Amino acid sequence: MGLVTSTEMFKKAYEGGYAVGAFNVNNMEIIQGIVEAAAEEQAPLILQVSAGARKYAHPVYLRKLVEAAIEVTGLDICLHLDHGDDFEICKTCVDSGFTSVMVDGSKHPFAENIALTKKVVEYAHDHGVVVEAELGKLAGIEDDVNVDTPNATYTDPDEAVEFVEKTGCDSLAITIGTSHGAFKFKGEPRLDFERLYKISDLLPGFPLVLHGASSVPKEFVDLCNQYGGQIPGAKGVPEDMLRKAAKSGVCKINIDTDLRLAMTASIRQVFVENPGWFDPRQYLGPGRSAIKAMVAHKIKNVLDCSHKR
Ligand SMILES: O=C(CO)COP(=O)(O)O
Ligand SMILES: O=C[C@H](O)COP(=O)(O)O
Ligand SMILES: [Zn+2]
Ligand SMILES: [Zn+2]
Repeated sequence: MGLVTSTEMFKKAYEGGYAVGAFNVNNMEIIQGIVEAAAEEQAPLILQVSAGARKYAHPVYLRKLVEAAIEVTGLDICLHLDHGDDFEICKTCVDSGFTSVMVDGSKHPFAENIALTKKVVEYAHDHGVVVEAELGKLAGIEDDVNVDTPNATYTDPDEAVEFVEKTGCDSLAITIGTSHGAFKFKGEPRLDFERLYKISDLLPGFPLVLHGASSVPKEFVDLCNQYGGQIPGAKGVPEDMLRKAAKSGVCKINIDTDLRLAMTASIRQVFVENPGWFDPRQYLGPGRSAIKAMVAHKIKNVLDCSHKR
């Protein structure tokens, strides 16, 4: 048990046609909810820390909490930097014990993305740390994305091959129609599976990553709205599309929004139903349980990685 890289996890996932969940963590209750589910399901696990999470909780708290989670559950956990913007943030995370970093150079021109990623790969590999890179721009969230012409921002299969060869990255986040947050599609959900198949055919055995892969389940959106929330029109990636992607080289599926929805829905409900309560444990406890149930559902029904650790 301990902090591990994702290398073995991805190898087994690729061969088994399933995916490993990468869940964003921001505080103790979120970490506890996720690891309790992963321990019960004996699932492989990636916990990821964004720049926003580092700012909110301080990276040392988050790393120590993940170490505590390993000690308590006996799990192997990959501790991953989510969307590292530049070399410095990646280096800081490598130096402080992360086992995986993402260098997100997707906002840069192709050659600059290659140069930045290669530099991070060289440093990380020297320190036994693996690197996820990104090619293509996720609609709606990344800089300079024109959502009206999505194809211009989707990952080009031939460029993906050149990028992987030139950078030596260990996994690649691709763009096929997913996006971050709770409002992913205006009309019917659609992913460019032909593009995914082309990329995975050209990169056999190579782990691909899907960002923006929350499903935004209607029941949790409705629950939020029922208890005073206002998130009309929220829509995510249907679960069957994620299961299909996991069979075609997608080994890591990123989930943050669905944890936020589950935790917020349960806390809203507690507040409305118990106006006299003011002990944070009375609402953070149910929030943690909601995270646990959501992660268990993902492991069993979406990622298909139960008992795969
Ligand atoms: O990709 C993500 C984190 O990097 C999270 O995506 P969601 O917003 O769909 O949960
Ligand atoms: O990449 C997006 C993740 O959901 C992290 O979000 P955040 O930057 O608000 O922590
Ligand atoms: Zn990106
Ligand atoms: Zn992301």
